Amino acid sequence: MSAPKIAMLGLGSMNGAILAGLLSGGHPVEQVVATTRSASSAQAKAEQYGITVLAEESAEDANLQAVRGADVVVLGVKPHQIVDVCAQIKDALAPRAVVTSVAAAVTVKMMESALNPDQPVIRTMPNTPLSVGLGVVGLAAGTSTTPAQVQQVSELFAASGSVHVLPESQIDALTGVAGSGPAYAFYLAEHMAAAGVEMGLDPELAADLAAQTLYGAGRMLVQNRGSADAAQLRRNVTSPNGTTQRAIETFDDAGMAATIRAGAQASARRAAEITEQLSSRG
Ligand SMILES: NC(=O)C1=CN([C@@H]2O[C@H](COP(=O)(O)OP(=O)(O)OC[C@H]3O[C@@H](n4cnc5c(N)ncnc54)[C@H](O)[C@@H]3O)[C@@H](O)[C@H]2O)C=CC1
Ligand SMILES: O=C(O)[C@@H]1CCC=N1
Repeated sequence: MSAPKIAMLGLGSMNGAILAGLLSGGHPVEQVVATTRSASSAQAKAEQYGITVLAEESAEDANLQAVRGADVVVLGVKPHQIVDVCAQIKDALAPRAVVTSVAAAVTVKMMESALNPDQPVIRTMPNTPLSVGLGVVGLAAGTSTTPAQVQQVSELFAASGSVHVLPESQIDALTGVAGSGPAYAFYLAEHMAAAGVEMGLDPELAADLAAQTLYGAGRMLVQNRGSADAAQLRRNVTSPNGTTQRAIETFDDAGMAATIRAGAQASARRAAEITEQLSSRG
């Protein structure tokens, strides 16, 4: 069977990461068309990815042109724009086209209400490590979406990460852990490197040490799933009364464990808050 035709509306951080993963997984460039707001960005992205990119700035109907004949439409614009884009494209969509949103907080119901009846919809929450084949995607199906369509979209993502089909009620929690999660790891890297610089290391070296340490630790976490969990791997590094114990005690004394949980939960709560705000906008 030939690769599905994909239209990516909005090609910023998230859809760019998804596209990089798709193309590395062998999706043919002729089977992808994308849109951006500005003409300069469309040109830069077309050169970067080798796909057709249309700009709204150059052609008002760029999104309509992109979705005509598409099997899967991936909406990668900001949450407050999703419903307007759905309303804009609804009559240009093939009835089979699966409208897949990557936006935080925008519900299946909001999208279905803005599209024609029975248009298949999927709400996802991906993360940017999809760009390097190590992403996570949570996926919740709409009311008219068939299992075959869920499978089709899952397969597109599966080439670049792990896919989890979930009830929509769990998507915000997945956002708090995995959608926003790469930023927590990058934050840790920033401050590990800064500590190294404060202790006299060259900034480039400190950044390399932090990056490679997190990369190695991440691979260990994944490769040891089923035999050793994160807590066990941490204990394996922590010699009694040694250096790591002193660091972990410092984190514990500062309430870092509770702070990390509170941060992830705040991300999920913010998603619910944006849903409320978008709903009251009507
Ligand atoms: N950045 C991330 O790590 C994640 C982002 N998301 C979701 O992805 C969505 C996009 O976020 P980012 O990629 O971070 O934003 P971004 O600002 O990097 O990208 C947005 C893109 O949309 C384009 N755009 C704006 N209006 C448009 C229109 N009317 N038609 C076509 N293109 C248009 C812009 O030119 C830009 O390419 C958001 O809804 C966000 O919730 C979800 C998970 C993770
Ligand atoms: O910060 C945000 O709202 C988006 C959704 C998850 C990651 N980035």
